[in-house]
Order: sequence, then C-alpha cells, then structure tokens
Amino acid sequence: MKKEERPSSSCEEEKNVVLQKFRDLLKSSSIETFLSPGFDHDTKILEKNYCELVGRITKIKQTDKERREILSTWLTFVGLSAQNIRHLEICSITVFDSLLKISQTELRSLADRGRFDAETKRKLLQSTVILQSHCQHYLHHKRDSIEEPPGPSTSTPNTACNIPSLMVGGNKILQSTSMNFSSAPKSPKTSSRFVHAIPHKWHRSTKFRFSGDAVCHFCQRPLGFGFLNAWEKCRSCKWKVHTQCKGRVGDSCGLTPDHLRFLFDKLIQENNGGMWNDPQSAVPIPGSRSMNEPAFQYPDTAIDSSSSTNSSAPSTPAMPLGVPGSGLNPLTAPYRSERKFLFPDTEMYSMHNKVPILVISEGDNHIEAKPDESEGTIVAQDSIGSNEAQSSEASDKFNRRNDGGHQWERHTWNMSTIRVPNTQASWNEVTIQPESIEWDKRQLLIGNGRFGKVLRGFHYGDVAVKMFDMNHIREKSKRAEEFKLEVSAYKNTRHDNIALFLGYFMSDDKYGLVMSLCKGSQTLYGFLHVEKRKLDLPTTRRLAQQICQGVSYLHTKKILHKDLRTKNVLLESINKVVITDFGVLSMRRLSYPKADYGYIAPKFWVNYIAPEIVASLRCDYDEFYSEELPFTEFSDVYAFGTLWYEMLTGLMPFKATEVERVLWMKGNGMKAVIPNVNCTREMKELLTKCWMADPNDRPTFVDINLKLTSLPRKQRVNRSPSFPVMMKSYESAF
Ligand SMILES: Nc1ncnc2c1ncn2[C@@H]1O[C@H](COP(=O)(O)OP(=O)(O)OP(=O)(O)O)[C@@H](O)[C@H]1O
Repeated sequence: MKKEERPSSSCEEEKNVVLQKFRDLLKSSSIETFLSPGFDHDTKILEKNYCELVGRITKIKQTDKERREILSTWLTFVGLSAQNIRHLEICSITVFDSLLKISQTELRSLADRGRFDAETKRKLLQSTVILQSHCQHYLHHKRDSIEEPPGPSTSTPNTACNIPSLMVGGNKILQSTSMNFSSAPKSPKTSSRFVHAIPHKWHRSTKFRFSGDAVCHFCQRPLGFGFLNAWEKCRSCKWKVHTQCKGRVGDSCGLTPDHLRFLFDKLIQENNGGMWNDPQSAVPIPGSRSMNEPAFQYPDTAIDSSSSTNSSAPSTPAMPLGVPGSGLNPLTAPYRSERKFLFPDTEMYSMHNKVPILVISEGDNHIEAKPDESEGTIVAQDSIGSNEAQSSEASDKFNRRNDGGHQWERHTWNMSTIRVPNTQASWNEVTIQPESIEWDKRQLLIGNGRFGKVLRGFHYGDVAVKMFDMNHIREKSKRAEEFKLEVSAYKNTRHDNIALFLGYFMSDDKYGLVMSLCKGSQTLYGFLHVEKRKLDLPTTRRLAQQICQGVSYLHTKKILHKDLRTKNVLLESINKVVITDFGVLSMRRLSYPKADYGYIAPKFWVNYIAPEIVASLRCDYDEFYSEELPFTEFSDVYAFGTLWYEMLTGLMPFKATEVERVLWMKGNGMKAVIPNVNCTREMKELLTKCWMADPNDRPTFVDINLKLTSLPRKQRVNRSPSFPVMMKSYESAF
C-alpha cells in the first residue's frame, strides 16, 4: 500500500511546490512589468519564469477546482475583475489549457462580448499571446508526458486538461495518430521555446500607411500611421504588429499543431474525390498550395487577410469541402478567388439527418392545403374574412392538449406585457371597434402574407389592418388569448422605425391589428428585388442603422422579431424604414396548414434563419411534444446579416439554390458568397460577424449600431503615394 501511495504523494508535493511558486511570483511582480514594452533583461527572466510555471501547471495533475482557481488567480493578476473572470468561465475558459488554446480572434471576441474595458482587454490579449508562444510545446507534449501515477487513483480523471475534442457532424473526430507533429514542421529557430512554432514572415512596407482603426495584434493599441517602421504585417497569417511588439509575438504564425492535425485528418478522411469543389458554384476551386507552406492559416483569421479595402479575396489556399451525405462537415475555409468572399468561421452545426421539406408559398403558386396567397402579393379587391374556409386538415393534436394551448415558457422573454396586473384596462385602451373603421372599397387589399392579409382602411386617418389568420388554433375559444399574446408584442412599442400600433379588434373570429399605413406600401424587398433598384452606400448605412435601432429597441423591450426579412421592412421613403411583423412567427404557425410533405414557408425564409434554427427544424414536428424554434436575439442578428447582404449587393444570398440545399449548407456552417461589390472591408466584416455560426460570436444590435456609426464615410482608395509622401495630408489617405 505504501508503495502505491508514494508516487501520488510526491505528485501532490510537486503540485503544491509549483502552485506556491506561481503564487509567490504573482505576488512579487506586476502585470505591467510582465508586459513591459521595454522588454529588458529582468522582464525576459520574469517572462521565462512565468511561462515555465504555467507550462508546468498545465502538466501537473490537479482537480478541476484547483485548475479553475489557479486560472482565476492568474486572470486577477492580469487585471480582470471577478465579473470578467465569470464571463470567461461561462465561455468555457476555465483552465489554463483552454486559455492557451484559444485563438486571438476568439479571445478578442469573448472580451468584446463581456464588455471588458479596453485596458483589461489589451492586458488579457497581450499576456495570452506571450503565454501561448511559450507554452505551445507544454501542451503538445502533455498527453505523452503525463503519466498516471501507479496505483488506484482517488481523484476523478480530469477531462479539462485534455485537448478540446473537435465535433464534426455531431461525431467526435479522434485526434490523428497518423500525423505526429512533435518533430515537424521545424522552425528554423529551434530554440526550446518554439518547438512547434511556425515563424511569421514579417513584411515592412516602404509606403506611407494608414491603418484605420486596426490595432496591433499583440499590444492591442492602434497601429496608427507612419512611414517605414511603424508596424509590420505577416505575409502568411496577416497579423499586424508594431515593430517593437514583433519580438514578443513569437513564432506563432498560422495553425497550431492541433489544428493542423485536425485538418490533415479531414483531408485524409474526406478527400476521396470531388471534394475540392465549391458546393455552391460547382466551379472547381483553384488548386491549393502545399499543406506545408507557412501561409496555411486558421480559417478564422481570414477576415484579416484582405489587405486591400476593396479586395474580396482572402489570400488563403483552398480547402476541401464536404459532400452531402458524408456525415462530415465540409470546411468552408477561404480560398483564392477573384470574385468571391468566403466566410472564415467553420464552426459546424450537427445536422440531424432529415432535412424538412419546405414548400415555398409564393404569389399565386397555390398548394392544396394553402389558405391563401402569400409573399405579400398585391392582388385585386377582396373582402374581409374571405379566407375563412377552414381546412379540414387542422391538427387534431391541439385538441388533445388538456392545458388548452401552447406553452409559452420560452417566451417569458417577449410575452410579458399581458400578464401584469391591471392589464385589462390597458387592453381596453387599445381596443378598436371594427365598425369604426372605414374600409377602402376601391383598394381594400394591400397584400397577402403567409399568416394573414393586410387591408386598407380609415380610422381617424389612413390605417393598415393586418387580419391575422388564427386557424392554426383549432379551439376557437383559445384564439383570442393567442391573438392577444401576438398583439402584446406590438402594444408597448413606440419607436420611429417600428410600425406604429394603433389598436386591435377581435370579433366574429376576425382578428385585426390596426397600424398606421405606410404610404406606398413599398417594402425593402420590393425595392431591391422586384424593382431591382440599388442603394448607395450612405443610404445602405442609414437604413441599416434604422433597422438596427428598431430591432435593438424591440430587444430592450424583450421582444424578439423572429422574422426579420426585407419583406417585413417597409420603406416609407428612401430615408426611412419601418419594421413590422415581429414576434409572430412560431413553429405552430409554420406547421399550419398541415402538409404531409413538410411546411409551407414564405419564399426565401430559409435565407434568413440562423444555423441553430435550421438545426432545430424537424420533419416530425409535434405541437405537443416538440420544442418551439430556438429564436434568440442572435438569430435576429443573423437575419439582419442577410438584410445587410441584400442591401449591399442587391441580391438574395443563395438565390439560385434549392431550399433543401440551403438548409443543408446552413446546417453545416456554410455561408453564401459575396460577389465583388463596391463596399469596404469593414462592411463585409460586419456581415461575417452577423453570420457567425456560433450565436455567441455574433454581435448584439448595440454593437452593430456602433460599428455602423464608425464605418468610414467614404470608400478608401489605395493610391500609390506620389512623393514626397510627407507632403500629403492625412485625409488624402482616404
Ligand atoms: N403598415 C403597413 N402599411 C402599408 N402596407 C403594409 C403595412 N404592413 C404591411 N403592408 C403590406 O402588406 C403586404 C402584406 O404584408 P404581410 O406582412 O402580411 O406579408 P409579407 O411580409 O409580404 O409576406 P410574408 O408572409 O412572407 O411575411 C406587404 O406587401 C406589405 O407591403
């Protein structure tokens, strides 16, 4: 017994020594010294000591709690508040290993999301770069070097220290055993610090350069502008750093060994013919460069890869793309292309194996079970309630519910308004007698939508009345309650860019929502895709800001739009938009009328839904047992991304692609390509962010609004400097 205990107690001793040393070091120094810009001899020693200790900490056996505590001590030393640390914990940065693995882009995005102040963010990013450049080999060798102490283990195996498993198509991809990077690729500088590092290819421009609001990847301070020596850029991974920061970055260019191994595995597993084709265009991708070339880079750094503001081609080599049915995710890694902008994040959503059939309801394209025309088709005169013929196929399932309706737990977010006490009075205030509305006899019908029709009327002024179709609720007695839930989203909204709610009525199974009439009834969809008119950049930006402010307002009111589309954005004038149709879309609405073959969805609906919504769509939707669609404020952000795409390009993403294909592509994390449009890199970058596969990586509407405000007013032009350069004014760089 004693023999068995000895090794674990020596491990315990070693652990205590290392942890104590680390704590002492933290006490005896400051983060400012550690990040010292001067990087003198003492700092070098300090840096070495820290990194060595961190490396050892990642290797020693600890409980999860200890690992969390030690990371938290380090983060406190770096300058993070308890709230900041908590935020990182929520984002799975709980142990050193995860911090050492995270990419700069991800970490920056986490810090932004946690609203870290600029200084804290800088310190965190800077210190992480230093640690990562030193500790690569500790992590890499860890699996080989950690040996379970002999004898029965008393502690639970620590999974946190394992290299994060990569999920592809819901299956765990095993780390390669075929590729061993412990010896290759070799860095020319084979110092012990950079065993697996790839050196950057720093390039110092001889031109006068202005870098806009770009920041140094290392110190997070603005790159500023300068001549010759101000900053340098890596030709391979496109990192930009101040010349004085270069030395601290280390040879961390491109992929980490784990990513390389993963990509090699992907190649081996997937490259069985035809994998190098672009699934969207079916045009063969230009041949990729060798995997060993240093320019091989993280897909997620590609956004920085465009050095020209107009360039739409990230300078990264081709990657294999998956094929349907392979069960594996295709990598949407960017490749060299003159015309296409590809989206860098390759995060995958596991796609359930059945893609639901979506029948597009468009114009006069009638389907048997369809109650009415859709797609807002403007049609001739009609009368109220002409679509009352109820489908005999209405779901019986709803009747089986003994609680009498849908569970709205998830919608505590957006349905709070009618549950507060004394609400009846407030509902009375907004009740309109239908008799008091004068219907426009000449042009009654404005348009038909998937969930009702919009009529023109007069009620102390011109009004538009949306007649909601409530047939999806079989029990008539429940319809009023459900309708009120939907109206409640409108009831408390007062915003310049939100359709003005005037009141509602319910009578004789007619459910009307009265709102102010938008003159011309022009939608952004009609403007862009029917009239095929173009928006100039300032107008695009202005309208996008209004949409953003409108939806942001809804979010502050705890209302999710859930159906943000250009069809639901009314164009009052070229300078003003108004948002409608919010808070209504639900799986129950979508699944009525019941179609054996799937759902009847508005045309192009799939182009707006986020991958997580796609992933939750099921053929076998059951209103009693199935979950509602998981709409969040971030799925609204995704939809905004599509609007932004449409406004920038005048096109619909995935336009010529079949619905099933779009669903499949989205479910696998693929994005539409952006044609070579005349817009700035920042504008494309915004789109990339809104379309991030992981909802948590998408910005909030507040962030988007800030971004839109800070976009350069004019397109930057890359002019060659006419000497003498210093005579040029600062503004001439634009
Ligand atoms: N407040 C309003 N003022 C003027 N026209 C409106 C107003 N609200 C809606 N419309 C018009 O009514 C038509 C139908 O709108 P509705 O929202 O019902 O359907 P849609 O959004 O076009 O289609 P979908 O079913 O795809 O959502 C649209 O063409 C829209 O322009």
